[in-house]
Amino acid sequence: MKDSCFIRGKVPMTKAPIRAVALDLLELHQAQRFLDIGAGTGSISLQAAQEYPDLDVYAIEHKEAAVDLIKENRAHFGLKNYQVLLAEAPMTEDLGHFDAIFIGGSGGKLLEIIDWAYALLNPGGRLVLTFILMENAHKAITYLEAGSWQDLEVQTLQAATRKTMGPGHYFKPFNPTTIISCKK
Ligand SMILES: C[S@@+](CC[C@H](N)C(=O)[O-])C[C@H]1O[C@@H](n2cnc3c(N)ncnc32)[C@H](O)[C@@H]1O
Repeated sequence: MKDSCFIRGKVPMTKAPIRAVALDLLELHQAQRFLDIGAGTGSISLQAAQEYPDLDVYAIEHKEAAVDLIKENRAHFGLKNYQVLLAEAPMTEDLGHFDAIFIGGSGGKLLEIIDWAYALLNPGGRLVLTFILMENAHKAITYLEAGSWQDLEVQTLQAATRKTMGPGHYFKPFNPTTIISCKK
């Protein structure tokens, strides 16, 4: 899905090429319930809800303005399989179990949220995380490697999009993003 399909606010959004890889790694074709933690604009989970109408999608975001934007987009796309919670992760409420979880933001609670994701995932469930900051990516990799996670894979994606400059064109790069995936 193009970034321009979404109603955009001031919240930073995971760009289309990164979303495509992250959604692929989540293996949602075999999932029934998906959770997007630190959902931001909701672009990852909104796209998932559109592409998989039978998937039950949940998004958690602690900023009210971002949740409002997600709700606007949910209405814009007419999604019936999408719930958004204004909450701080990790949460104490029982959300049930999930087959796939994406962590797009953790606000200093990365390790607690990874532990929470492990508790929430069904056996074999997929976890995908994306990072701009190398330090946070390294912290996650070290922690996941030391844990009981399987099939850990790490990749860096650098995409660029063509823009015009005067009579010519150039490629404007997105931030290089580290994408981590593993399964319970
Ligand atoms: C980089 S943005 C996520 C971008 C998102 N994937 C998208 O495509 O729009 C990170 C988001 O995580 C949220 N966040 C950070 N820590 C959080 C926490 N502990 N609980 C809930 N939301 C959190 C931030 O408010 C921010 O909106």
